Parts: sequence; C-alpha cells; structure tokens
Amino acid sequence: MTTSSAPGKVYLFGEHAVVYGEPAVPCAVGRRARVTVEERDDDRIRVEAEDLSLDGFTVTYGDDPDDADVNVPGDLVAAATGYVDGAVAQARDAADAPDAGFSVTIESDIPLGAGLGSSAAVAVAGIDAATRELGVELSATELADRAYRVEHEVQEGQASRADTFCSAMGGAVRVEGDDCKRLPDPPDLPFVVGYDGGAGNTGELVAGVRDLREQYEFAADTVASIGDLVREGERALRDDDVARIGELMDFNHGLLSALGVSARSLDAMVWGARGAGAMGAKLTGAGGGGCVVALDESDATLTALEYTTACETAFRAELDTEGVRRE
Ligand SMILES: Nc1ncnc2c1ncn2[C@@H]1O[C@H](COP(=O)(O)OP(=O)(O)OP(=O)(O)O)[C@@H](O)[C@H]1O
Ligand SMILES: C[C@@](O)(CCO)CC(=O)[O-]
Ligand SMILES: [Mg+2]
Repeated sequence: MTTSSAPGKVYLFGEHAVVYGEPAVPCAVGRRARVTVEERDDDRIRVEAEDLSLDGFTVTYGDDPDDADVNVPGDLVAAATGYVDGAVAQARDAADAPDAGFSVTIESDIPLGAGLGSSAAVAVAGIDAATRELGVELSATELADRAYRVEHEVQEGQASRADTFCSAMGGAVRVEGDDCKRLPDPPDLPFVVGYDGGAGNTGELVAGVRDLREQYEFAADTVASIGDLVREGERALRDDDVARIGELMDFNHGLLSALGVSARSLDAMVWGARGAGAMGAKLTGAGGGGCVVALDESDATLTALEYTTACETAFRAELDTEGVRRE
C-alpha cells in the first residue's frame, strides 16, 4: 500500500489566460489531497472517496463501463472518477503495466471545483502513489507532465500546465506555455480564502472563454491584457511590493469578470474583502463559483468574509513550499 499527497493552489495572477499561452503565477497552499493506492490481483479499479460533495462514493469498474459497481448515480461516475482514471492510466503507462488493477482511496481537504486545484492535486498524488506501488519512481517534473496530460484529456484539450506543475513542485511557480519554473519563494503573502460552498466546472468555464475569444477580438485582447498584468505582477513579486501585488489582483479579477467567469457570490466576497481593507482580492482558478483569494495581514478580511452572506467559510492559507509528498 502506497500513499502520496499533493497541495492545492491559489492563483496570484493569470488563470484562464495561461490556457492561451500567456504567463500565470499560481502558488501552492497548505490544503492537500492524499491518495492511497494498493495493487489488486485483478485488472479492476476501485475508487473510494469520502470527501466529495457527493457525501463520498465507492466505485468499482473495469474496462466495460457498464459493469461498474457504484453507490452514486451513474451520471456522476465520470465526474467523480475522471481524473483518478487518468492518473491510473498514466501510472500503467509509466510502469508498462497495462493490466494493473488498483484500489484507490482519496482523502482531501481541498474543496472540489472551487478553484483551489483539487483535480491537479488528485492527479499528481494519484500518479505518484500508483507508480510507486508498481515500483517506479518518477521525478516531480515527470509527474507534473503526466498529470498535465490527465487534465488535458479530462478537460478535452483545454488545460494549461499551471495547476499540475504547481501541485507537483510546490511554492510559487511561473508557467507560460511549456515553460514551467519554480520562482523564489515570494514575500510572506497573507492569503485569505473565501469559499461560497459552490463549484464551477473547469472544462465548461474554459470552453466559455475559448468561445468568447474566438468570437470577439476584444475578448482576445482581454486575455492578452492579463498576460501584460502577469508580467507586471512578476516585477512586483521581485520587488516584494505586496501593495502592488494586491492592486494587480484587483485588476485581474475585473478582467476575469469581463470574460464571464466570475459569479455573484465571488464578486460579493471580493467586494467584502476590499471593503474590509484587503490589499487585493480576486477569484482563483476556473471561477463560476468556489473561492476568492485576498491579501490581508489583519483579521479584518477574514471577519468580513465570515459575515458576507455569499461566503460559506473563510480561512487563512499559507504558501506550501513542498509539492508532491511521499507519505
Ligand atoms: N477528493 C476527491 N476525490 C475524488 N475526485 C476528486 C476529489 N477532488 C477532486 N476530484 C476530481 O476533480 C474534479 C474537480 O476538478 P475541477 O478542475 O473541476 O475543479 P478544481 O480542480 O477543484 O478547481 P480549479 O481547476 O478551478 O482549480 C472532481 O469532479 C473530481 O473528478
Ligand atoms: C482556468 C485554468 O487556467 C486554471 C484552473 O485552475 C485552467 C488551466 O490552466 O488548466
Ligand atoms: Mg482543476
């Protein structure tokens, strides 16, 4: 039996634009998905996940999708297992064990579909645990690449390397196309996260921006403007200028909102944070619902979010400098 964990992330800047080759800077945070894998005597996959919004599920399936033994409504099986299935396929490929069967258990404190990179964390930790269970040790770079391939497939070709590279490496990273690098650990960024209890579907939200970008030149210009903003944000990071980082986060939220990926709840939390004196606040990840990230050294934003109707829970998040971890 083998267990690995990997962190979730928040975006300082650049989500969605990074899918079209612009730069992005996500930061790993101290919320993790833990995946335990045990090889089976048969070629079936059994997935047990207790932390899903579905109040947990157990799914056992083989190559024939009709023979799945599930305790969740059938239409949720793909949603619940897509990334795990992809991770298993990558592990079988890496270990040249096409018929390996696994029992997979997932525990996670990363809310699903909330913009904190739960899919990337599950994919990274799942590939690492399954390959090590088969006696293969992959580097963090290869794990990131294989996990990217999972997201790219599940999201039907609409994924960047940002989430999975960040989850594999930890810390703050810069991703632009295939160019992925770990940045020097940024200054002490006082992250506060607000969560509306909802979720967005990354594949659908990314498709919406793709369609806008194809339909309107000014939408493509908006995506390019996010790229310019990220390059300015990198200068602010190098200068340890947290106030300017916050200003750019505010601006980034406005551009994402123009691209249609914010939501009433996310805007309410962003304005609640700003009203409390946060240095900056923006949605994080795919959007559509889920989380916002704000910068505030005081507890004012945390308190303001707790009293914001749209916010189900608010919490502080710390930069996690460790990526995938062998438990
Ligand atoms: N604890 C878990 N157990 C099993 N599958 C999970 C778990 N957490 C996430 N997943 C998988 O990841 C999917 C959510 O991924 P999605 O990309 O839509 O959101 P996210 O990664 O949380 O947010 P974002 O991509 O915006 O950062 C779930 O539908 C499920 O397939
Ligand atoms: C929306 C997006 O940019 C980030 C999702 O967390 C998608 C991706 O980069 O794969
Ligand atoms: Mg995701």
